[in-house]
Amino acid sequence: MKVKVCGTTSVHDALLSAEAGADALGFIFAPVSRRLVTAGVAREAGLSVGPAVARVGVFLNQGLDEVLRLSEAARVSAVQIHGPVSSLYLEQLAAYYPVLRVLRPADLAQEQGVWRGRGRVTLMLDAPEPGGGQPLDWAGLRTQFPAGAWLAGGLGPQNVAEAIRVLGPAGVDAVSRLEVQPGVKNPDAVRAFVRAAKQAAGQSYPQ
Ligand SMILES: O=C(O)c1ccccc1N[C@@H]1O[C@H](COP(=O)(O)O)[C@@H](O)[C@H]1O
Repeated sequence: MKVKVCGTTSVHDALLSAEAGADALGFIFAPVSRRLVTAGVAREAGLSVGPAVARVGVFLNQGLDEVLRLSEAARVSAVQIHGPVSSLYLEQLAAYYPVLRVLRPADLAQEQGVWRGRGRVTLMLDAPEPGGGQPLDWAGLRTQFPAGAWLAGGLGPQNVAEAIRVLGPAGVDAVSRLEVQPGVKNPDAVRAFVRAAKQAAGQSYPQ
């Protein structure tokens, strides 16, 4: 199971998350976000942690040209796509990068069948307001949670183990419960989040 720490806006926080044992760092390029980062800073932060840590560019309602331009400039290794997009858009993007396709539970029935079994697109379930810190109803999702999907939405050190126990996601992702303020990480929360997630999944983590 993979652990992603999202909303990285500095080299300092990239190193913090990597040293805590995160498998992936998220860089948010959606202009509406309070965690917006430039491609230049994301590139520098990504280089600072080395190739073993995935660097994920996060986008919301942005055109294909913009996503590809920023991803190339930031040298990300994968992209995360929020908001309504067409199948063609995702297919074209998946030719360049592994894609985390973010869906709300309400979209699941309609969209998940389209992407099941397509190797370069992985589903992630998130709350309707990305970055809002609102957990999903894990018990209610149990029967529909797609095998191999990731989980986000209000995860933090206190609840991630329970979410993993209930849904068994292939990856977990969090941002707002790991911050002292938007865009600035809380070191204790980051370390505790990675530790709790890895422990719940029976994996080792840095001491
Ligand atoms: O966090 C944001 O500002 C954001 C903006 C636009 C798209 C995605 C964003 N964040 C993503 O939100 C989820 C979970 O956030 P939280 O833990 O509930 O606060 C996560 O996937 C982030 O990548």
